[in-house]
Amino acid sequence: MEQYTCDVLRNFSIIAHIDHGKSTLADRLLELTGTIQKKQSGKNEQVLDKLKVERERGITVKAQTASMVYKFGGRDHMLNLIDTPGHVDFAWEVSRSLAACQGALLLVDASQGVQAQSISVFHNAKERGLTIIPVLNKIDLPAAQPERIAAQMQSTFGINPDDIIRISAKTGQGVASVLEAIVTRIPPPTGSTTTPLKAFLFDSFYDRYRGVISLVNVQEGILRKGDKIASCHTRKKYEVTELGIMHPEEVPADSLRAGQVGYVACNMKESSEAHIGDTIHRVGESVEPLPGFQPAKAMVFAGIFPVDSNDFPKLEESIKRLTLTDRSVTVQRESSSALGQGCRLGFLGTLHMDVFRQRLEDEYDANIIITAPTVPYKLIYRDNREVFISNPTEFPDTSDTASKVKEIQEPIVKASIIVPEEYFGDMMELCFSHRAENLDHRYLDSGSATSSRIILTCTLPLSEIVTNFFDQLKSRSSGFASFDYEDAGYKQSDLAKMSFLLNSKPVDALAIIVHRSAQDKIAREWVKKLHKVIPRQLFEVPIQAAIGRKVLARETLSAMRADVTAGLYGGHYERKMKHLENQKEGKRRMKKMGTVELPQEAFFDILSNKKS
Ligand SMILES: Nc1nc2c(ncn2[C@@H]2O[C@H](COP(=O)(O)OP(=O)(O)OP(=O)(O)O)[C@@H](O)[C@H]2O)c(=O)[nH]1
Repeated sequence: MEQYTCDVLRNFSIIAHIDHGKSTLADRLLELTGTIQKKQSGKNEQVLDKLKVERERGITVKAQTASMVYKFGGRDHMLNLIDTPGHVDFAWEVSRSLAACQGALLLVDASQGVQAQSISVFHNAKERGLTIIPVLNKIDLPAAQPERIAAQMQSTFGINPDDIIRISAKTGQGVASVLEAIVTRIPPPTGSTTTPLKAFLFDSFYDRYRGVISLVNVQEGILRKGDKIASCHTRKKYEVTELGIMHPEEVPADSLRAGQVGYVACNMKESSEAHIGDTIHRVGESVEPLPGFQPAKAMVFAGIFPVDSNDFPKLEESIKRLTLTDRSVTVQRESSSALGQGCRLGFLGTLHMDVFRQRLEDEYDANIIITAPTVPYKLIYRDNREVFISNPTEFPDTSDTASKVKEIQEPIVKASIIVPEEYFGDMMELCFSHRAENLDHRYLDSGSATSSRIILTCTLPLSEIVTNFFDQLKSRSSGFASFDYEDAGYKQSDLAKMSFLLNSKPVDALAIIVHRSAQDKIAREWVKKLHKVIPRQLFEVPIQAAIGRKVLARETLSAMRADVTAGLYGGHYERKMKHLENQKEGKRRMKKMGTVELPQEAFFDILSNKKS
């Protein structure tokens, strides 16, 4: 590692809109530098997408890092690639990876052009003062329009079209120039090996045997095996048991020097100890911490319950294990009279939630019911106390003045949507139906012969986009619209808790928070859905939706006949017994909601329906 002094190091990321080819380009770079073998099968198996769900869904979830050696100008250079995830839920991971880089490859699909996230990642990198290398990918596609998209990049980002490298990450065409540009255009890191150690922790992962492995960028000094180190944030002390580079698997080394990027194992037990943005220093040396980051903020919450309530201990253990590898999930125990014991989990967004659920099911074989997602609402009380509520069951009845709630606020996001002109009307409608405000738009590439694209910006309540906004956006634009959003704080809102009652008893797991303007519609829709899903009982059951004491909608479930053996007259004793036995078995799986009995599966149906 000693030969790799700052002047031959380059730390960079690939930033792009989802699916524009980051992982494919990363694979080509690793192949071209001989870091990994070229695949014989010709299959595009992305090396950096390690998780099974990532492969299945074709999206990168967790940032991965790899070092490669590239000979240029007669000298070996070490290029450290920090792969970034592509979905908007993981914007936080993108931003933390960028802090360890001096440059970024801005990858744009030559057939799709600049998309919503191309813009946000560009600004993110620009704000951090990174050198940006513009790259047009997929020029092999028949639908590629490199000239037009280059002009678009010029008008959107102020990039000189001559600086844009045109490649096909799939065929490898032009990729060699990318390697050269990394060395010639991106400045090397600065930092001295003689100053006290200062390492920036930008990511971590969990290893079953070695505990938490941190990924660091040594900014000053030298980090060696056996060093006693400490965290500026937690003040905890550790001893380095192993360190090295990601190549792309871990390759042990004796030291990591100023400018270098690598992994450190130091008997850290819990992921929560590896604080992203933390500064690591040597015990006994005091250093000024590097500017850190806000910890990830959970924005979408949902309850997770086992379908069979006896499975709760197993479920809790699986969740615990999974959060060891994904620290951005927050966990709290929750119990519901309808669903029993469970956990309330907080996620960065709905995709994050989906990925977590799928991992629970795939890797831990969990059979679960997940409640409708909720965002964290802010309640301001008359004594100016502020309380965040992310579970509808805890939401007070604000129509009751005794609740002492002065104001309710909800999280707002600033959204941008890029869409071909012909879908503009549909998009406006979609935004308005989701309570959009401050709508604005402009043309992205005016004056072109083919149809123009429009960038539409607005503010939207986060709660409106955590359900089916994204699916509707895609279907109403035939898949052409791209969407990105950023946090825009909190805003006062007219919200209320809607409860659903079966035979006059509220079912806690079904409560939701609604905006008053949509309350009647939602109430009617939901009692109808419940009416369809809930099995008939021995007596008539009213199904009601209510806010406070006011019932907004009602359906009635008619009674069914009581005696299952009624039809079996005659002497068939065995048949009779079998029916009674079946009924008993059915009852065992029933949940009693007041006087109403519900199979746990009904919740599964209702709640998976609720999202649609
Ligand atoms: N024709 C063509 N297809 C490409 C090229 N580069 C990538 N692709 C394809 O585009 C799709 C997306 O590529 P990925 O590399 O997974 O994209 P990504 O940006 O890493 O995606 P996320 O990690 O989900 O953000 C895959 O099906 C690739 O095979 C290219 O140069 N030409």
